[in-house]
Amino acid sequence: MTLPLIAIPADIRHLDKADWHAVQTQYVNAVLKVANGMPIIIPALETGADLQTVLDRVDGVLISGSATNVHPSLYGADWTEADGPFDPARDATSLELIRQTIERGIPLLAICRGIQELNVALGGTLAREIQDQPGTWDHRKPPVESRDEMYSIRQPVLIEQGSCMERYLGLTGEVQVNSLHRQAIGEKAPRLQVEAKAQDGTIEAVSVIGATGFAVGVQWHPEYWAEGDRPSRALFEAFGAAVRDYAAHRPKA
Ligand SMILES: N[C@@H](CCC(=O)NCCCC(=O)O)C(=O)O
Repeated sequence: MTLPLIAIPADIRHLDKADWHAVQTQYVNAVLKVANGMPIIIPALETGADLQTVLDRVDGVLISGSATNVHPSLYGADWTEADGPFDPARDATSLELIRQTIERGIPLLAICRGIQELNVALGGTLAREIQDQPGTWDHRKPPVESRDEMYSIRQPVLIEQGSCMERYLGLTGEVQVNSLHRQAIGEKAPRLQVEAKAQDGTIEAVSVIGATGFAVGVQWHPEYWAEGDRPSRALFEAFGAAVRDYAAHRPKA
């Protein structure tokens, strides 16, 4: 039995004096071990990406989190270097990939930077340095060395009643999640439906209105504990089920 293919666009990372197209291991493992798909890393290209070629072949798309921020010019905002770090190659690849993935009805799961890209790709804006806004919690990653502590599950999020997230997570009401972000959805894109919020009003999960398949974004990081934490696992399992369904019924190329 062959595994369905799940595309993950890369970040550009500078390591050992060279630029690398990189994806964190947790995303690869969550796709492979919980969604039961074969991850395919898509290079981050500022120009020349043939996304049709990719989307003709894959059965799902996962947009990962990243320490970099979507460039504010992409949502019409003024900016300074303090709004960075930026990754223009990742922006160019994933924003267009998101639009084409939704258009084709290919299952899409967008995580952290991913939900922010999903909002911008569909015409929304981002709020920056949200911890400085009165009444907003500090959602940033804790200043600790250990990755497990950084990604610890420590913040409540309220799932909207009757939302598809309720179905995917298999629970109602409150879910505890991790949190590692300075930005969040500002003006919501008209095509996005709020699926979950934090008590400070931060949008924590969305779905795409009118999408023909699974198309959701979450501001937290289900990939990190996908094998052990029940709601994290449930979300990746629901994504995997949607991917297998797409693979079984995919339009002939
Ligand atoms: N940069 C954006 C998106 C946040 C995000 O995706 N965080 C992942 C953190 C990865 C890491 O640093 O290990 C924001 O800050 O809102």
